[in-house]
Amino acid sequence: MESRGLRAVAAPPLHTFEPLRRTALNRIFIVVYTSAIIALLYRHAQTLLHHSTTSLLSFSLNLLLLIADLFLAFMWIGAQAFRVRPIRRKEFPENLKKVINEEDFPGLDVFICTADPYKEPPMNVVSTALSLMAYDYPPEKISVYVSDDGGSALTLFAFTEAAKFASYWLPFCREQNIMERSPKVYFASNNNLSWSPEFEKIKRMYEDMKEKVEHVVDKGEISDEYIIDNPHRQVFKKWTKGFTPTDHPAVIQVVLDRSKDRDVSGNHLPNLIYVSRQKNKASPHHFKAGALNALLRVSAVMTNAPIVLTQDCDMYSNDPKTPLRVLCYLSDPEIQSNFAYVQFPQRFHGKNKDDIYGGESKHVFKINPIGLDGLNGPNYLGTGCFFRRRAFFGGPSTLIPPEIPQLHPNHVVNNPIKSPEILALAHQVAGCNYENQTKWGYQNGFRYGSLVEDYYSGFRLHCEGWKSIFCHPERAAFLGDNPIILVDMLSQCKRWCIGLYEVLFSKHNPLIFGTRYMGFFMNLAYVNYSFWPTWCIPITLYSFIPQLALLNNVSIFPEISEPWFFLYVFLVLGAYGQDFIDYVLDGSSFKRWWNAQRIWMIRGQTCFLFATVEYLLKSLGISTHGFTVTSKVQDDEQSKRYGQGTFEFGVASPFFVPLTMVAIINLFSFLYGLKQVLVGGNMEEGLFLPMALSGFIVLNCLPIYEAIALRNDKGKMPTQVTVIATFLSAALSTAAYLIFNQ
Ligand SMILES: O=c1ccn([C@@H]2O[C@H](COP(=O)(O)OP(=O)(O)O[C@H]3O[C@H](CO)[C@@H](O)[C@H](O)[C@H]3O)[C@@H](O)[C@H]2O)c(=O)[nH]1
Ligand SMILES: [Mn+2]
Repeated sequence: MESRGLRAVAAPPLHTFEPLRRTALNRIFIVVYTSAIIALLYRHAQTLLHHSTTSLLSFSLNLLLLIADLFLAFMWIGAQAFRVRPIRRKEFPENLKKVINEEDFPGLDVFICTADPYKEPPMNVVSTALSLMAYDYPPEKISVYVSDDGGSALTLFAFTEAAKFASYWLPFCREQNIMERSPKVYFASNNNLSWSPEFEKIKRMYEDMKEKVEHVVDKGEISDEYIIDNPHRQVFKKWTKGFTPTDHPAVIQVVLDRSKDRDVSGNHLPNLIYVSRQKNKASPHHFKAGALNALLRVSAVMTNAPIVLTQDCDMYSNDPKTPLRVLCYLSDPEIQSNFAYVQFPQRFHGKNKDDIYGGESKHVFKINPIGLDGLNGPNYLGTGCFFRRRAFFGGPSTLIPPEIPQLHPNHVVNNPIKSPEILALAHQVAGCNYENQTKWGYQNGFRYGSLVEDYYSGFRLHCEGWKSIFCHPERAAFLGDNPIILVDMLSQCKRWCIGLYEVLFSKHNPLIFGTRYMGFFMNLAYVNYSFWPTWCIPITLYSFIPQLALLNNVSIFPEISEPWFFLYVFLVLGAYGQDFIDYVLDGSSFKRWWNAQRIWMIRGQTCFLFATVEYLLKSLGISTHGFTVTSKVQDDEQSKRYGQGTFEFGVASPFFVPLTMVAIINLFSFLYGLKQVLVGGNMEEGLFLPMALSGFIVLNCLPIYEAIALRNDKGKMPTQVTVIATFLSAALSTAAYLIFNQ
């Protein structure tokens, strides 16, 4: 027993869980609200039957509303999967040492992905890597692998510098017991007021490294003055003339070797390995999933640690004890047999006070995973996730072995990582034809076929019978960037939507394939996500149809005096109220909730809609999709406006056209309704609901009116967009007028 690191005597608990108290209320509400949905559908059926005999126009209008409501109902029901069994877990890392000896801690291979030195500045990637190398975990058990899909010598240069800095930084962090072990964050924060000569010295070293690396990145090449000696020069010899980001041989460089390299206080340094897999234009590289699979193989050949952490290059460690929390789960024998991963939430730094773009995405990153934790576990979120390597090779009871024994999860590496055999094999498995005729991406490793490789891979693992765990300590384990420019946020969201459609319309879709392998609610959650972009259907219909009807004095909602009126009120307040309570219970302010619901509406009118159209075009063979990396660089003026909570438009993006049209049409319909109320027309009773709707949308659109009419900075709405949107709104209203008055 001792030799396996576990002691037989009654061990103290490492983790527990309890159901959330609100579960019973959630379930009751599900029943009540579902009854209300059924009542609504009954009303729709009644109206449709009635109008089918009167006029084609009102029949079509009611049909459109029925379609919108069917989608709303479907999405609402799907979201209940997250509410039936939410649980809260707790782990006790302080008990760990009583259960397992430090020398028996498993090895940890950390994967960091980067793809573009200009959108993801190497200094930031380096800071992330340093924060992870400095984990409070035996350094001789850590290997950090950096995947560079940008194939950039600049990034490798930054890492050769970081390796030198690491031998000072790691002991400094441990001695001073620093929590923020990303040097970028540590030196930028105001917490390090405790001045000392040591602090000054290390800060200067950091500044020097930063200046050097940034200078090299600005120049775009590594000039001779920065090359210290011949071995250093050798490192960059692979960057020959024909070397481009999309066409180059594999580059694998062991920057730090834990068996030899020591820090200034004499401790081991972790392994640090730079990997840029081979690329050529003829072989598909499957974006991030492809990069992660290359890392899975290269790391198997070199270290083959049983635990693998996947990390985006902007997500630095904010808590050095995170791996100990993970061990609380992964050293539990019961969990070892059927759990694939421990997922941490994605959390972000640098959000403005009210989070105007709803970047914290509370549902996706926190509330929903807590809900799934009581079922089979959270979906994989792409970063901040500790996997058991075994999970990439078939289900818990059916191992699908890799094509060569050196990649087997149980294989023991005996040779040093710099030995020629190891390096040769590592280069071979990072080759772009290596995966041909193998199961990589289809049965082994991260799965191909979707731009949301995280959602899709997690889904397939759950289908194979794996379970997962959500771990969300109070102090964020990781913090990262997310877009502070509206158009970047919308493009990122569009990419996710296309990825989700790729899954929805694939052979392995949750709707049909998933139901065979998972419990009803677990699968329902995956179904709900895959339909995420279809929110654009009800949102767009509700943004235009009732408003155009109002402008033409046509009543499509129940009047205040009808009992059905209350059904509408209940359905709206129920859904919004539930969402609001979720936010408040999680400690958010009203404004943050308001902004989150606004972004949901904006997404429905922009990226969800464009993704749907683009996906259709692709299905017809008219366009193709790529993974556009989100930029993590910010311009000062834009950052300033973001800090003030001002919306950033600025560029004439097609996204802004429907958005501006919604703003215009809702404003006009609201004003028209107001006039009717004042004049006292004949449809006053029926005015309440459509006016409440357009009034609500107008409130949501306030930043848009401001950007059109009141602002003069570079982030205002481009005139071109306003002109096009005005023209299209006029055209739409005229068309509606002709249809309503034929
Ligand atoms: O061809 C590629 C493209 C991207 N990346 C890396 O993938 C990560 C995520 O890319 P980013 O542009 O930051 O995308 P986001 O939309 O912000 O990422 C979210 O969505 C992705 C797709 O669902 C997930 O993989 C991420 O973990 C999740 O944070 C970054 O580290 C990139 O360097 C690659 O390695 N190769
Ligand atoms: Mn990102």
